[in-house]
Parts: sequence; C-alpha cells; structure tokens
Amino acid sequence: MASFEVIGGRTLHGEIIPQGAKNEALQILCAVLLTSEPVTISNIPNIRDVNKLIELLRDMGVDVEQTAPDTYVFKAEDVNLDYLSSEKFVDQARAIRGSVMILGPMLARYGVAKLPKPGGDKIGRRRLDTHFLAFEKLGAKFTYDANDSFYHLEGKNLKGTYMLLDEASVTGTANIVMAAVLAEGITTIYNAACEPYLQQLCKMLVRMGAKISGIGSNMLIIEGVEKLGGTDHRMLPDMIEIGSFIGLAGMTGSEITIKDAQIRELGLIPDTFRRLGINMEFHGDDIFIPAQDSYAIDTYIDGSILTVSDHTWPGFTPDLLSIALVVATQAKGTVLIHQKMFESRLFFVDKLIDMGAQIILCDPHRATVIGQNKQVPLRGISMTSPDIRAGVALLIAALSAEGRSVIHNIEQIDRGYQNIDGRLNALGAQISRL
Ligand SMILES: CC(=O)N[C@H]1[C@@H](OP(=O)(O)OP(=O)(O)OC[C@H]2O[C@@H](n3ccc(=O)[nH]c3=O)[C@H](O)[C@@H]2O)O[C@H](CO)[C@@H](O)[C@@H]1O
Ligand SMILES: C=C(OP(=O)(O)O)C(=O)O
Repeated sequence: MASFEVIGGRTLHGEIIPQGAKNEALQILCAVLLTSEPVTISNIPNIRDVNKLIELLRDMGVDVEQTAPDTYVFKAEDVNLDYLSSEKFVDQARAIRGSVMILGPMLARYGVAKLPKPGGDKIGRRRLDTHFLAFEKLGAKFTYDANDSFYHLEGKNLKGTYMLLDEASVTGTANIVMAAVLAEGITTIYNAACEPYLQQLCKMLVRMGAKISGIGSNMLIIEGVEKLGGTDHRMLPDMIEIGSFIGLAGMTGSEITIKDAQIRELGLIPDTFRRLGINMEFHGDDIFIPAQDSYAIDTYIDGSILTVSDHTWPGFTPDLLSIALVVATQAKGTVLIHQKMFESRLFFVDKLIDMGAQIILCDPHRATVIGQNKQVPLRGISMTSPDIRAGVALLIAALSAEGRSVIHNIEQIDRGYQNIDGRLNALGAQISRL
C-alpha cells in the first residue's frame, strides 16, 4: 500500500492542464471491440484504471499500438473468446468498474459475453440490473451464477425494441447503446443517462457508422446497422479533475488557471463551486481562480441553508460531492451535503473531523458542514483513503492543513488522477510518495 506525505499550508500558483476524462475513456476503450478496423484514441489519461483496461483489451487479442504518450491505435480483428474463461481475465475484470462495458460490444459482435462482478469503488451497493434487463429486452439470454458471481449472456440476433430504464445508469446506458448499434431494427432507450461521457461515446459511434439520434437527451433512438468502421476520437478533459482543481484552489487560497477546460461541457460544476464561495473567471476556455483569503457559502433566496446534492446529468455529479464537502469545511457559512446515490461515500468525514473540521454526519447520505472561515485551520494527521474521490478530498484537506499529513492507500487516487503529486508539486505543493 503506497502513501503520500503532504506538508500543508502552502499556497499554489500557476497553470494546470486537466487530463483526459477517466469515465469517458473506460467507455470509449470498450467501443473499440465493435469493429475490426483501426480506432485511434487520443488524450487518454495515464491512470491505473485506464491502463488496466488497455491491458485487458490487449490480452483479449486486440492489437494495441501506442503512437504518442496519450494516443493509442486499437484494432480488434481477432478477439480471443476463450480468454474470457481464463483466470487472468477474472482478475483483470474484477479490478475495475469499466470492464463491465465489454459486455455490450461483445454481445453485439460475437453473440456471447461473460464477466465476473466488476470492481471499482466500494461506495455502497452498485447493482447491474439495468444492464442485464436491457440486454434481455434486446433478446439476449442472461444467467447469473451465484457460486462464482459470474454474469453470462448469449444472443446471436439481437432485435431493437423500446425500453424504459429502471434508472439512468451511466455504464448501463453505454453498454445498451453499444449492443443496440449492431442490433436489427430500432432501439429506443428512455431514461437514458446523458453525461458528456455518453455524448462522446455516441458521437464516436456515429462517426463509426452508427445511427443514433437524441444524443445529449434522456431518449436515445438507435437504428441498428450491420457493421461499424474505424474512426479517430479525442477524449474531453476530465470534468471531475477540473472540479477537484477548483476546490483545491479555493481551499488552499491559491491562484490557479485550469487550461482548456471545455467549459460548456461542465454543466453545473462551476456554478456549484461558486455557490460555495469560490470565485472564478472564464478566459476563453481557461478557468482562472484568483487567490482568496476567505470564501462564503451562499444561502437560498429566502436565507435558508444551501444544500448541495447529486443528481444524474445534467444535475451535479456524485463524483464531486466529496470535494464540495471538503471545500465547505473552510468556508464561511453552513451547507448540507446530500449524497443521494451512494450509501457509503460520506464516511470519510471521520478523518476530516479528526483534522478539526466541524461536520455532523446526519446519516449515511447527509452531512452538515459548518465552515470555519479559515479561522481554525485543519491540522495534519495520518489517514487512509477509502475511495478515489474521498482520497482526493483528503489530499486537498492535507494541502490546506497545518503540518504534516500521511495519506495511505493512494492506489485509490492513482486509479483516476494522472501523476497528481508531480503536477501539484509543479504548482508549489509539497507531496512525496513514501
Ligand atoms: C466507470 C464509471 O463511469 N463510473 C461512474 C458511473 O458508475 P455506474 O455506471 O456504476 O453508476 P450508475 O449510473 O449505474 O449508478 C450509480 C448509483 O446510483 C444509483 N442511481 C443511479 C441512477 C439513478 O437515477 N438513481 C440512482 O439512485 C444506482 O442505483 C447506483 O447505486 O456513474 C456513477 C454515477 O454518476 C459515477 O459515480 C461513477 O463514477
Ligand atoms: C466511482 C468512481 O469510479 P468507479 O465507477 O470506476 O468506481 C469515480 O470515478 O468517482
């Protein structure tokens, strides 16, 4: 288990370029399985989860060539179906959440797919029913083996149909879209998730020859085609990393410019941090966050306490609530953080309380944060990162705190943030890998 040692209390200064989006990358990489032609993908983040998925694809028989540090060409001509029965496949698929999205493309192209329970953050129940109910609607036969937690799918002739998803699952929608593009006839997916990740996936599939309308809305209409061809695709900047940097700047009183942030794709992220008191200016597509000695949480128009809660897109993403929470601990004012989707994502507040933050964990989903207006700084402690976003929230807390902190289990952070210590040290942070 690797750790970061962080010497807090330093202000940072300078420009930072966000990495390519992790959750988009996981979808886009799986889509290369849909064609035998080359697919060139650029702005691929160099992070653990993405590298693991690339390795998995290579081991499945996909030809993978790295042509630049962030660019790869994939050619899925000879996919080895037997590999899905190997022990190595089980280990690889169990290590990341993104592996679940090989199911749709494999089913669509080869009529068969299987997967053990995928990995990802342990942040509460993460059911996959939406995926399998939809595959069944397309005509696939689904079985679940409870002994080894293996999901099996079979179906050579998928047929388009109307479906109303039981929830707007992000990876679920990606999986269904990737199965439907090669199904016969028309598939209508209502209550589809519509995050920028999915919009990017759909746009890429259209460039490959798919027929998809309604992109960006919660109703996707897909007319199946016989085959798809190759394409080029460039990943958007990671909106969760951008939100994390906005929070970091506010909390540490730093002046930071986030370069080429593709602001129109950020939805409510900038405004949510503004309501927590963080000033920012848009200079073209750059976000400039000036140094602030203090910042104040907004109230509602009637003066009542602000709530920051997650929602499916275009609502505020659940992946930034932990960052919003940590930012609030040093703001002036009070906020209720309401994590509606996941039931175990707020428990990391214990560590912030140990650092001196004023937080009441009301129940697993809600925490009231009473900001200390930078009058009482957090103090450095030793702590363990429970999940990727809590890990970065703790890193931000440690960077703002007085003294030395040690964060254990930083593999969680490395899952989704490329060389975070090197990039933040270049802005003046003091983070060492132990
Ligand atoms: C690899 C990847 O892309 N992971 C993201 C993806 O995970 P993932 O696709 O696994 O998450 P889902 O969208 O399926 O659902 C997340 C959780 O929210 C619940 N739920 C979902 C939709 C809904 O309308 N109501 C509801 O309560 C689900 O029951 C589940 O517990 O989307 C999540 C929700 O944005 C993000 O946190 C993850 O970072
Ligand atoms: C929960 C997350 O990732 P995963 O779905 O890969 O666990 C996340 O990116 O915040």
